[in-house]
Amino acid sequence: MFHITNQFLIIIINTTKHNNTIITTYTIPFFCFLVCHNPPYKLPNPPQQSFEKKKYNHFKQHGLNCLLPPLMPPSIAQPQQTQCHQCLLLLLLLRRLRLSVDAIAIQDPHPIHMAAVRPPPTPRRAQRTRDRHARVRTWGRLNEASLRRPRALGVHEPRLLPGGQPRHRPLPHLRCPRIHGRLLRPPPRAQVKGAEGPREHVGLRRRPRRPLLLQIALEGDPLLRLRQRWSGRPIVDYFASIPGEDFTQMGEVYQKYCEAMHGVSMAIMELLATSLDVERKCFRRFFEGGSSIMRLNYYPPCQEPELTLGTGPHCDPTALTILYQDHVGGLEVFTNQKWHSIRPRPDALVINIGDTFAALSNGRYKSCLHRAVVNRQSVRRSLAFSCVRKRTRWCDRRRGY
Ligand SMILES: O=C(O)CCC(=O)C(=O)O
Ligand SMILES: [Fe+2]
Repeated sequence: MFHITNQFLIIIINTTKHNNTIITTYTIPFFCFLVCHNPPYKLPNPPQQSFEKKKYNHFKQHGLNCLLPPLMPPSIAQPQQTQCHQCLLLLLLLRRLRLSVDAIAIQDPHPIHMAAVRPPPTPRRAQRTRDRHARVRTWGRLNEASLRRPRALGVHEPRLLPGGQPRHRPLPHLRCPRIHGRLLRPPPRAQVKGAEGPREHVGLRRRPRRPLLLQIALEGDPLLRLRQRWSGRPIVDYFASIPGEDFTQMGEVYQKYCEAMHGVSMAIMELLATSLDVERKCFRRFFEGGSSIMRLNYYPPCQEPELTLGTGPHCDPTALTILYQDHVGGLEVFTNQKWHSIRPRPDALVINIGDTFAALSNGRYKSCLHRAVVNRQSVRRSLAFSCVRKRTRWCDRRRGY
């Protein structure tokens, strides 16, 4: 019988670095999603190439074989890392969070079973969590209603009192793109007829297929705000200070990549503004001081791809995503009631409009429903860089994101 267990371990670490002269504090939340997948699922054959082989043996020995190998854009040379970044990263992250790991059961072939145990929350923290959940629930309902009405550019959203009660006061921009993300997706049952696609979407709700991927996301403001406040290369500093000096080179690559993608996304914002007949720099200004998210996706091969999805059908909640996929292929987009594969091209980036931009453009641009599928033979990797709106102090303080 097909049986799956699925556990998420979400790790957020906060770190500060003190410069010699300026004492600054910076926090990059670092999310690590481990999705365990438990059908009989085999490791690929040991690779022939020696560097890969070494890593393979290391992973096998440590049982952490699905963790992320270094993922580099092809145009940038891959640093010669011989140690296992992933084991190290994971353990560092866990230690940093003071999470005690309940169990890491290692099997061959894996999966990893891992349960992270937090100390019981203090009454104050528990209350805060309850408040947050209440707010999010209320938000969901309110947004659902408000999305039915057409809105002008510059979206207004209701403000909530701490207990989750709405205070009907419009705010100048989006507060909660994730919730928008959920609501702006096509209603799952409306499209069930025929194509595989809608069934997939419904399927996601009933969960016949579980996602299989390891994703590490770097989220923060790597480019602008910090450039002024820190050494100017926050991602490098981050890698060097948290996983350690050995990871500086890896950080350099991600730093360069993020900077390049930030430039591309701002240029696209200008084009989008022009196409919408609004002032050319208006979206650039809106997003320029904001955050970016960089996701490194790693999809292991799976012996039963028909039972698994790499990333389930979703619309990105962010404004714009610039995706670079390797040669393997697996990205699919849902249009005309069908899933269409997006053929990978080494010289092309895939640009997705996300829910935030769909809302900002008052629906003139639609966010795109997409997913990533896995295959039997090859590992697949992709890099997704997303633009997120500026965060206000209000958001940071009250909502924690
Ligand atoms: O890996 C892919 O091709 C898609 C990834 C994706 O959709 C995402 O990270 O949001
Ligand atoms: Fe996506």
